[in-house]
Amino acid sequence: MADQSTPKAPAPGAGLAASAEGAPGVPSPKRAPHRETPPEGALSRRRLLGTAGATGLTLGAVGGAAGYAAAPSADKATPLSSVGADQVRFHVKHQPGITTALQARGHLVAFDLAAGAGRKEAAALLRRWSETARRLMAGEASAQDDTDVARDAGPSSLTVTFGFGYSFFARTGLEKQRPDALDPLPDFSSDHLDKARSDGDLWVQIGANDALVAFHALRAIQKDAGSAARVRWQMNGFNRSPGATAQPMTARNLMGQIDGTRNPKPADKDFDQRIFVPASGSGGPEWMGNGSYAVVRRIRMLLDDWEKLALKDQEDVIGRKKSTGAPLTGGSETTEPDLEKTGSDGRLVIPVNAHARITRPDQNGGAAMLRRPFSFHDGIDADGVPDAGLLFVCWQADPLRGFVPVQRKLDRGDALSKFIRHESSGLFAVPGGAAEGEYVGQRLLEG
Ligand SMILES: C=CC1=C(C)c2cc3[nH]c(cc4nc(cc5[nH]c(cc1n2)c(C)c5CCC(=O)O)C(CCC(=O)O)=C4C)c(C)c3C=C
Ligand SMILES: [Fe+2]
Repeated sequence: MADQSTPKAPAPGAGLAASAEGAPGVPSPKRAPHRETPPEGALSRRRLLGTAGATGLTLGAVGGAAGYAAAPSADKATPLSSVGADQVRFHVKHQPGITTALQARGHLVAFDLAAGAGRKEAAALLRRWSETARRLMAGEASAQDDTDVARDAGPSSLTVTFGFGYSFFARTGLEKQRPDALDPLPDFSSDHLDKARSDGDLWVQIGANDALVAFHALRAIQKDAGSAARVRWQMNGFNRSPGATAQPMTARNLMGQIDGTRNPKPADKDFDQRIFVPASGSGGPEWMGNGSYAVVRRIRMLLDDWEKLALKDQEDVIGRKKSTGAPLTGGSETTEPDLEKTGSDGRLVIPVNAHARITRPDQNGGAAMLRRPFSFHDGIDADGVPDAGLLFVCWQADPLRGFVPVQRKLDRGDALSKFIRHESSGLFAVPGGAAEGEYVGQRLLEG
């Protein structure tokens, strides 16, 4: 899974006891199953030190100084904490930012190609963007006109992930390469979608454990777009900072719930099949091999209403304890819920419309997705209501076998729906990771 926890940050120079465990998002021994598989592409602090030794770079130089003038000298360098030093690889089988542990900061940004820009300009843009992503994820400066915003910081688990929207293919004359899985999502009765903040030709997801590193990447990506594309919409999100809790935990959302417990995990035998398009033979276009589909929804939380609910009622809405995330039928966060259990009043302990009951794969023909959200807070409305909620991002091999059936079910009777509002929506085809020397989407744009 995209690990939903954030690791405790070791103090600078605190040794490498955390080592591999210190890789972003590898959680505590309490979550042993999550621990077995480090997030794809994560380079641990130990590996960074190994690399540093082999190349003569200091950890600081690996972390943040390459390309910058004021690199600390090798013997005087103060090691970065693991938060700054942690690096995610760009050239991996699946693009970074899918199974990467949740990061503390996120930016989602959609672009439309400019009038007159077509396939050639799009290819050049993806080449520029990939090079920028590679450099910044390695803690280097942008190739041109770096803004210095990330100076002093390490890569901070930066990831940059690129996707294509439905409209991209007609704009570039590539309709024949458009996957059926990108067909527009159906309307849902509870949707309140703002078209201006939905869809887009291109989509970029940026995540990092440092706000300046994330902003730096956002700005570089925007500047790279140049005259080829302009921003259609942009959203900012956050999660808990690494080290904020005594031990790594599954994230909480702005309703206060532990959210992410039942995500599929990479160790599950069907994980790849559920989340990623096979390398070949999927029946879809070959260029999507090793890719995935991202559904993005800005979901506002009606927090004033939610916070008026008694704790017991809040727990009935989800079907889990707010404090621990355990099912209402008992045990701990990871205990399997007893869906048949009734109380002394004869009623189901986990209500029939509880969110955690009706979203289960076994209630939805096996539909599963990897949820990897950011919270958002865009200020307080004129009427004093917080504009806050969840930038819901979920990943699947096929949205018609992931998001769609589950959202249909939620639309028909989810206890949570009274307290949320879907305000914008996007569906993006996210190709596999770029091999060394290649850029993301090259097989589509040059195939
Ligand atoms: C269509 C998909 C989903 C939307 C939209 C959605 C919104 C949403 N969810 C929460 C809070 C929780 N969700 C939880 C579980 C859960 N939710 C979905 C899908 C959607 N959620 C799934 C597939 C699951 C897991 C089901 C399973 O495999 O058993 C939980 C429980 C803890 C957990 O497993 O993560 C919470 C809490 C909010 C607040 C929200 C919109 C704002
Ligand atoms: Fe949910």
